[in-house]
Amino acid sequence: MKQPACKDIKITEVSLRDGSHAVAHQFTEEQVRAVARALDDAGMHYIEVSHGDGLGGSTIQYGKSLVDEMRLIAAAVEECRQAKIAVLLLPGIGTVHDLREASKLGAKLVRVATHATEADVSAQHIHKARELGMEALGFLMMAHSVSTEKLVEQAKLMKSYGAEAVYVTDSAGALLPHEVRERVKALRESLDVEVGFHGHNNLSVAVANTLAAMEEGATRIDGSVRCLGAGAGNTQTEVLLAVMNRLGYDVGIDLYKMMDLAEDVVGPLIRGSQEIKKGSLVLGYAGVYSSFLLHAERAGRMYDVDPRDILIELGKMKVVGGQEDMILDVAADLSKKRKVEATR
Ligand SMILES: C[C@H](O)CC(=O)C(=O)O
Ligand SMILES: [Mn+2]
Repeated sequence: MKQPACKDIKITEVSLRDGSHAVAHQFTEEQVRAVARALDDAGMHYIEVSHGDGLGGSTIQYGKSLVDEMRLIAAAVEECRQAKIAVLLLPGIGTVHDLREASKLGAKLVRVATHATEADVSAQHIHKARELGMEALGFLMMAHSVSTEKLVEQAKLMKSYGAEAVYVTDSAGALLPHEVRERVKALRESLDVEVGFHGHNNLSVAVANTLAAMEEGATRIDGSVRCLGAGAGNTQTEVLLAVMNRLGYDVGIDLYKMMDLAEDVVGPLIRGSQEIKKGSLVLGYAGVYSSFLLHAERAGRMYDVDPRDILIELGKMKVVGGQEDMILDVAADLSKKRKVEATR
């Protein structure tokens, strides 16, 4: 296996951001403090804290946060002795004002996230982050939905705005290892910035995908403890670290402490379960944005429609993040169609 030098691999723990989707954005300050403190103590490199849809995501459209994310960011910063706090920002949801606030509170890194074809909207926020002295990384979401050539073109745009790394973001958990490999390899060959990988486990291949990404030279790697993330969650951080140790990667994170915090600190926060069930499986199968799952389940209950039918339809429509309002439209249409068919 080709291995990047261990010191080059940086892990970003996303359970306090992607996991926000899984708890309908209801993290308390105490929960964030406890998770951040334990991750910091285990030696985690970066801890991402934001609303699930990034800074400014607390809205009716995306789901209101229980606690203002700036308070959560400040609390996480206070708890960390060595880990750096990261934030996510989707231009159009988060603003330059939000970025400035997060930076003032001590956030050191921002991932500016756009749909895989919309990198041009990231310019202002990447520039601003660099001006504020933050690390600024690009995050190309729904990377399964575009060709590798398109992804390279969009990554080059982010790089030209000042992004220090660009992520292949498998938002739908739809990519298979050979597809991850192809994308990461192409980015590595065409860009002289770091490449990252953010996976979702909807098809149960997030760890395999992450290993494929690392083999191709990805050095910015995401995970969430106990898979606490949207859909079936992300690459399970503590499992990934165990596998990496077996392969001889040592990134300086204490595996036993990660296992302990997974059971004792993150475990109690999990509502339901993060195992792959029919809803999350369909996300990966149909290529739908993982954070749509809870919205589709809610719409399914409202309109008495199987959430899988809603997700399959959304997949066919190639709906992207930010189009959450379409979920209700699709559910209403499916319900109407069914009633018409019943009267025939
Ligand atoms: C806003 C999304 O939840 C970002 C993300 O984690 C993904 O696309 O995956
Ligand atoms: Mn995600």
